[in-house]
Amino acid sequence: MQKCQKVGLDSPYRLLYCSSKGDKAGVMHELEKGVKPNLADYDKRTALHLASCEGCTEIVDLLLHKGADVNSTDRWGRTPLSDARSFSHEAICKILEARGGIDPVGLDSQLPCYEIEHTEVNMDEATLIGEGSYGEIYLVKWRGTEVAAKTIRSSIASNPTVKTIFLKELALWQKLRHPNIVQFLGVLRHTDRLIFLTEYLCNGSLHDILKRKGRLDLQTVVSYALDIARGMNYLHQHKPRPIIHRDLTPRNVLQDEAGRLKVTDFGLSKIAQQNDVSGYKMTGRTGSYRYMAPEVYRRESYGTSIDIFSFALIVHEMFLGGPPNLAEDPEKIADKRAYEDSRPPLFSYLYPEPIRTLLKECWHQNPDCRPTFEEIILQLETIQENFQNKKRMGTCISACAIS
Ligand SMILES: Nc1ncnc2c1ncn2[C@@H]1O[C@H](COP(=O)(O)OP(=O)(O)OP(=O)(O)O)[C@@H](O)[C@H]1O
Repeated sequence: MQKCQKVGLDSPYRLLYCSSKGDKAGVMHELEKGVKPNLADYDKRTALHLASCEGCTEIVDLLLHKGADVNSTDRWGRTPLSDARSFSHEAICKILEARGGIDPVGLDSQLPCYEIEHTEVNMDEATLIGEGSYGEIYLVKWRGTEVAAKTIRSSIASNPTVKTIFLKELALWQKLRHPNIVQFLGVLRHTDRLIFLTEYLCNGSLHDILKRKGRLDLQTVVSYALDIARGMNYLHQHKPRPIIHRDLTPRNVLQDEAGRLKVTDFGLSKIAQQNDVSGYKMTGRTGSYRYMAPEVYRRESYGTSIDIFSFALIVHEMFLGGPPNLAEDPEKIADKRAYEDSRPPLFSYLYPEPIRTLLKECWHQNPDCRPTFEEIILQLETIQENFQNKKRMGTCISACAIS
């Protein structure tokens, strides 16, 4: 709670006072005067902490919009989300979570990441297999097994706040186990770099597959879509709270030796948001614009259904063999989707009727009208069954014709 009751008109701490009292005009006035949104008192409590614990939703929105750090920690290690949860301000919790807010002392507190001695992996013998926005990916040997080592750029890992959030995300990832989720193995210890290991998927990403093969047939698309939907359904049904991927793209879907698809890198885009707030610029974000839900582009609050929107675009792309409007600027595409309700074409010769209906539901402008992954799985299973029945019938008819 705010301690200084009498705050002079000229004191910069007036921002804290106004925030705790829900005085929006006062907060605006202070920010316009040039008071920094992350100003903190001697307990390292910021305006966002105070507004969150007092339930001042509008002030929380305003401060975040003006660049307040969603995960600033006070002297006791509490974030604004810790405060909002303590006082059961549900609406504020949702806003903070949507902006990547974490609660290190409450629901999000968990076991630290499983650590692997850096001497167990010889990075000098690593083979480069890819590069993403966070750093490079190498194929390495760990305990006799080929695994993927993800290195995080030092420009990201050297920021202590970002590093803490990264390790939190990894600690959450290590608890997940599902056949359609890439398995996290551990983080390397005693190295000045941030490197973590995951299982290695030898066929690369869905993006690579589409580049190699082009258009996929209905049976393959439905089987791949089911793999992705099952992995995503597991994340969305995570307890106590769903895990939102936030960056579901063909690059974040990998294929194993048996041909099964697995989802990777969920939640890590929170770090990209964190970086935006603290002034870092991530590369590669443009790639994600192609799959971005309208509400994310418009910077509105959002939920699990943003992943359903991205999923629909991935399924669309599998039938087409690559993204539509490849030459168009991805940000422009996202803009048109958000403000003009534009969607990719659904040619009847490429997209069977039940798929067209499913895609239209999944990329609906209104997030509440989109189905859940559980519902999508049921629809895809029906499509798969009908397709297999038709195929069986076809085989039977041609066998009868021959005999
Ligand atoms: N576990 C893995 N096994 C095999 N290949 C991988 C693995 N992880 C990543 N890759 C390869 O490395 C590439 C880059 O991966 P990474 O996840 O860093 O970046 P990205 O998904 O392309 O972009 P972003 O970081 O913006 O999500 C992938 O497209 C894939 O080809």
